[in-house]
Amino acid sequence: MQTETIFPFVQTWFLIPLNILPHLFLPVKSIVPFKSCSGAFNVEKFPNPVDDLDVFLRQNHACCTYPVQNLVNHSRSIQPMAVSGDSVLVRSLIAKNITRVWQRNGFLSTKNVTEVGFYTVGRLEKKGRVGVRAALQVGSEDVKKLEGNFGFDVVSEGELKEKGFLGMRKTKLVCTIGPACCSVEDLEKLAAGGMNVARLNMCHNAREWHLDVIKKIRRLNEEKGFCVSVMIDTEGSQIHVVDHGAPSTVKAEEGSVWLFTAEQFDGLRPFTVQANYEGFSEGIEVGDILVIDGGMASFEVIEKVGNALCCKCTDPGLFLPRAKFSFWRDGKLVERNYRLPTLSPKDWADIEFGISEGVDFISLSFANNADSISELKNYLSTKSSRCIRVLAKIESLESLQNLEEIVEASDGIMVARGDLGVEVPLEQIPTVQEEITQVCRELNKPVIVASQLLESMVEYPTPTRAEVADVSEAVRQFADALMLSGESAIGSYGQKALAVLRMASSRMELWSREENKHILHQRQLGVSLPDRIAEQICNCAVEMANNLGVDAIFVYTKHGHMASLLARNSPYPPIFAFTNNSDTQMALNLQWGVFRLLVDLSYDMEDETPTIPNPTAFQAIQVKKFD
Ligand SMILES: Nc1ncnc2c1ncn2[C@@H]1O[C@H](COP(=O)(O)OP(=O)(O)O)[C@@H](O)[C@H]1O
Ligand SMILES: C=C(OP(=O)(O)O)C(=O)O
Repeated sequence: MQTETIFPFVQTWFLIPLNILPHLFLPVKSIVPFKSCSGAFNVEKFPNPVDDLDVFLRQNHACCTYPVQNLVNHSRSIQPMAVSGDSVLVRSLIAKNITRVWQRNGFLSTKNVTEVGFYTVGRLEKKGRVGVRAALQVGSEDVKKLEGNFGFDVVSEGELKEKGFLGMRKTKLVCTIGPACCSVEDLEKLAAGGMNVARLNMCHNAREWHLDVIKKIRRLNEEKGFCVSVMIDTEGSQIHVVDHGAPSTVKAEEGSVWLFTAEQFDGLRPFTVQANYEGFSEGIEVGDILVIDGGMASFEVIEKVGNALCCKCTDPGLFLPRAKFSFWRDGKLVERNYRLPTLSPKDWADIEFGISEGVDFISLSFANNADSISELKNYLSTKSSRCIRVLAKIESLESLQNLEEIVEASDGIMVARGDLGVEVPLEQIPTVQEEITQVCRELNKPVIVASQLLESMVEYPTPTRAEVADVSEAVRQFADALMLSGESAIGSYGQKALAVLRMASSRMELWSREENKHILHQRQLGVSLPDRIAEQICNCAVEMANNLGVDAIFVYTKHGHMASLLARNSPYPPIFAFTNNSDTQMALNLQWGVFRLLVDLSYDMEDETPTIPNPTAFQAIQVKKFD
């Protein structure tokens, strides 16, 4: 048993049918001292408890809504869900036996509450019923005492204090870590600047280097109160330039003739480009157009010499290290199945590394179908006791064709616009991004919009206006997260770039809220009744929270599912997700609008009364752990 320190003033029980747990949320109305709602509500006296409870709540400045599920036997058993109005801080109630709830807890009354803080919940279970109890934290002084207990990270806490509930940024931020930001000092600045997830691209640098970064991040989390998750990104199997005949970036001039070959040789050969895969020219014909990196430069194939291609530059431009190829015929991509495995032996070794270092996410490059994701997820479930989330990178035409199955199989998606732009005409990228984001929203998976968001900031201290517009559009589409690549990894202005993302996303979130969008009509995902109920509860909760202008939604979640069902409705207030699972805590770092807090949980139904040695001070409540 573990005792947690929490609050005195409010404590209530919510008794709910077992089958709808862990589906519970608590919407909160803010601040101010709340009125005492004394008086008992006796079910026996009311012919229709559901309606009468509603009246009761309204009379007491609370209001009530009902999830759609079976209101079995109205005379004794009701399942309403209530949220407070002006003067009652919170009312969330789903009761199996209303008399008992009332007798035991009554309505809450309190005198000295002047500031809102958090509820914490302990889930209690006995004899087929499950209860949740909540206690209110008050006063900014008490926030300090929360830190250790709840794992509420310093950045979210600072944001809450500075901007209040509604000012908290919902869009999560991912930074690619590279040589420009790998010192402890730089990582700390990024963490303090709002980095939620640190991405390590295993294409670059040695494993020891990555390990060093992971250790630094873990230390910052432990010692400085951050909560930054770690993601490794696999290299994947992709056809690209190994060497382009010059020491670094090289310019291809119009009319110059180049040989593209898979032949391996030492040293540099001018005008000779070495590809990493010998089948790179299979199916390619004279007259086809070879495009470098989605348009950096173009060549026409003028001759085939065995596997090699002799090409004339038709559109001059730059060759960067590891540039990618695509071939086009009559304005269309020449689709080829290279039959390269999604995960190369190096990728598997990197995954082993990720498992042993306890990373939170693995993003899978060139995840072209659901099988590769399932394979990795199965592997992880046998190899790791932790729940490492697998993200699929959508970066090829094939992955777009299999989008829904990939989204369904994965724990999240990255719109990898860099590589996507190699196979998809650039003018289609905006609509493709919107489509992917929408599918993710519908299927309830977090989505990261990545690459070139603030590309000019690799070199310059301010972004272009167009870049800010691009970032804002991703936020408007309710992308869960935005990602910096070279801007943080190799740029001189990584922290500034992060600040631009932070400000642009906060601004656009506010604008979207003012725009007062209607709740999206979410696709129903659940098949079983409890799953469908859970979805409906979340949809209703968000609608209710928005309509009532509450400050926060509290959700009680073990695996993050309920939090994500709320998040996909993009509520105006932030979602505070209480979980007892540290993997869930770290995974929620990619979930739009969710702020996670770690709590202990209890099954003990009788353990309902907190010890309140001094009701005016910060108090304690006992919360027992789950088994
Ligand atoms: N760990 C690293 N070590 C060295 N350079 C890195 C590292 N990670 C990223 N970079 C640099 O930052 C750039 C952007 O990184 P990334 O987002 O991984 O995109 P990509 O590899 O597709 O270019 C890379 O081109 C590379 O130059
Ligand atoms: C994020 C991407 O992947 P990578 O950085 O691995 O090329 C991308 O292609 O946009």
